[in-house]
Amino acid sequence: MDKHQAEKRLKELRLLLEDYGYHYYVLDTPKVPDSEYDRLMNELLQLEADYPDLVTEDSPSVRIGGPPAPSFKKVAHRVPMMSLSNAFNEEDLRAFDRRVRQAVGEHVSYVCELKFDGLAVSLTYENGKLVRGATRGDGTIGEDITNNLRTVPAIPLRLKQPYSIEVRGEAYMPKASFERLNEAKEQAGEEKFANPRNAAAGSLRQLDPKIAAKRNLSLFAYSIGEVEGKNVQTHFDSLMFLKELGFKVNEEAAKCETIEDVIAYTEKWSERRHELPYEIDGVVVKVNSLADHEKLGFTAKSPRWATAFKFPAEEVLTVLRDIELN
Ligand SMILES: NC(=O)c1c(N)nc(OC2CCCC2)nc1O[C@@H]1CCC[C@@H]1O
Repeated sequence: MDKHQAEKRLKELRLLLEDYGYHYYVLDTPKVPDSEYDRLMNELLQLEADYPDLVTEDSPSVRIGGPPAPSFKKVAHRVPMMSLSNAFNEEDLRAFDRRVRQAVGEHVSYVCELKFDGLAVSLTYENGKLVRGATRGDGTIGEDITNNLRTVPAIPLRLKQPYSIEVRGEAYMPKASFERLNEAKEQAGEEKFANPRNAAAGSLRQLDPKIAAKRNLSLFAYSIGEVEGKNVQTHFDSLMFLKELGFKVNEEAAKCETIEDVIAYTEKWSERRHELPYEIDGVVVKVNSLADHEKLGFTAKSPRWATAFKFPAEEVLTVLRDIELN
């Protein structure tokens, strides 16, 4: 095959692998068998090896990871990545609702999202191309982990529409991947990870993208830091927009018209969290109207328009269950 034919075939392969990867890792609905995906990826890798100058930054081959970085550069977040105030019980949620209604009036509605227990990251796209990925760090300064995040299949290398946008999400390791990783660590006599959050953070905050690529990480997008040329009125519309762009957005995000609905949502998922293939440590409650976000503003650390309802830690529940049983 000559270079011109190779360039044409590489373009075809990139589009095929991008589409198959999107269906497999974002929609969880595989379009082709793994063997077909692997065959096409191997053909792409072979052609890129034969014609190195034809490799592009958004080529699916970056998913397998390039050479290790000597160190992580620091990154300043243009829009700070805030933390969340906590609510531990129904009374705390009602107090949050009262404060919100005092500031913005009685007609306020919420969005509830599962609180994924992973590593908060920021993804920057210019004209639809992923140009930078960073950890949250202290909310103002994070670490540039772009090459590690490029290996996460659920993170689009190219958006479905060419927006310049900064997106926040939680990188996480599914429970099954965590169990398999710790089994392999045990076999190798290596120290195991304590929980999937540490495993995800440990996988992304090490310097070798080839290691990150093997850790079966994923990401749920949950917020827009800033975007050019797009106006959305509500947080729920932001989530739908992120989904349109090709991000994995959690299906359990729900509009809650009243705090009663919010409390019901927290009770439902406190019971059912063990059914999920990923760990959550609570529910994030956000005022839906973005105009109300403006009115409510921020404290020094966190938005007044959101709070995190925390589930009691699992081990506490286990002890309580033991006491009840004995
Ligand atoms: N962990 C999560 O699932 C989650 C979420 N679903 N939604 C948000 O919304 C941001 C936007 C405004 C302030 C918090 N944050 C989340 O996690 C954050 C990352 C850093 C502190 C919180 O854990």
